[in-house]
Amino acid sequence: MPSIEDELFPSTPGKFKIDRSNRQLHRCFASTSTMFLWALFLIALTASYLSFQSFVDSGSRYLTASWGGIQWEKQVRTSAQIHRSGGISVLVTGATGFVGSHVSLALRKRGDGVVGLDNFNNYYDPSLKRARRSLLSSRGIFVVEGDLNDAKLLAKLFDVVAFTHVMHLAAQAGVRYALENPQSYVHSNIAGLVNLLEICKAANPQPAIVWASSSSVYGLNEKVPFSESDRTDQPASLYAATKKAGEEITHTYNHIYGLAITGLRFFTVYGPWGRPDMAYFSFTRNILQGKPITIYRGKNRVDLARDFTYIDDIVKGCLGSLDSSGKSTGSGGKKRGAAPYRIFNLGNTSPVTVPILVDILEKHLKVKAKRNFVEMPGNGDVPFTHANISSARNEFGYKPTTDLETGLKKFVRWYLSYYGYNTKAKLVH
Ligand SMILES: O=C(O)[C@H]1O[C@H](OP(=O)(O)OP(=O)(O)OC[C@H]2O[C@@H](n3ccc(=O)[nH]c3=O)[C@H](O)[C@@H]2O)[C@H](O)[C@@H](O)[C@@H]1O
Repeated sequence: MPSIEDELFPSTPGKFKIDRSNRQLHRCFASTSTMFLWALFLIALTASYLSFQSFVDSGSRYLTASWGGIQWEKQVRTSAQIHRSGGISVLVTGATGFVGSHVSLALRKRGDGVVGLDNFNNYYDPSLKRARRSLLSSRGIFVVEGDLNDAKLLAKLFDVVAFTHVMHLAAQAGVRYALENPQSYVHSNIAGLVNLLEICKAANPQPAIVWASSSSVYGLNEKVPFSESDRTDQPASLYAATKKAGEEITHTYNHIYGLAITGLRFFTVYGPWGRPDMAYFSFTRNILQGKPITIYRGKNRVDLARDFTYIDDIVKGCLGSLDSSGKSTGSGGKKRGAAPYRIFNLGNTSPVTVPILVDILEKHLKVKAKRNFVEMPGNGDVPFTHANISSARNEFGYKPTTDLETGLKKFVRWYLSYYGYNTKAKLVH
């Protein structure tokens, strides 16, 4: 029976047929090897590109990063040194922020080890953060410049120091700014938090973590005063939603990895070295500059009220939380037993309306405010906040002692000494 080849090439002699099939085999082999060589070439090209990229990345990190090196490690170690028996060594994130700087100073004052971390972002005037850093530095506290999302940096810090505690205060703060820049809340309050927890869970020993949640998690809750057991599933702003998410996220790390976690719901904290984006601060600046201030009002002209809490009371609450935090049980990413998971309100228990806050500022500044009342826009604000603090009182003796009148007097004294009467304090946004 003729082969297919015979049929296609009926006059072809047998030897020639063999040569043809050899040649075809050869051609086929040659084209396979060429493809193989091409593939090899492409793999080599990709690999060298990737290693070049990582070389560029690490090179640029060493050229631009403000951390790393023997001298840097020495500064971190020295700052983390404990100077009292039974003391703790704390990594304070957001250390040049308002609450972070106060807590860092208080820890250092009583002889604990403190290392700060801050990204010095420009949400508000970074020169204020630099001034706070100078203050910390004058007390021997070293602040590392870096972002929470930098896993290599966080891992390095835990390589250098076996922190017993993390006081996590770095966050994208502010209720209304979430309308302008929602992604920054996800970046810091969600992604940054998870990154930090990943490093803490893997650390050996694991630190205990105390972190800043917010009174805003109560959202549209109307039951007063707000207790930790009240519902927190009706956030009014993206900021509140990210803080609430933080409470859930920390719970899972406690449950899976045995991290000891304490979340603190701060109620509108104010005081010297405060945040320029907050009402009491921006009102002060505008009143002194003769500019009008906008006062939001609720429906039917109802005044908004806040449980304004003085910074020194908050600092006491933070230190009490650290001291009573309990220990994480896991190590190297493995849980070895149940660890504490706690949430506390840190408020003042006596709400004051915004117009009364302005009255007090006028009195201390000796300048009349130009008040411009507007109906509360749908910007994430809630009408009032009011803390029940009995849990924190029972657990670690939390007891706020500064009323708004006294606290604002101290704030105004600081403000005038820092900016002077002809204030040029800037808000970045
Ligand atoms: O307690 C909290 O958890 C929150 O407290 C503050 O948020 P907020 O209470 O809104 O503080 P301010 O921005 O200082 O506002 C205080 C009051 O003044 C009002 N306000 C603010 C700004 C303004 O121009 N006019 C005005 O009437 C607000 O509506 C609010 O009722 C902080 O900004 C948040 O970061 C923090 O998490």
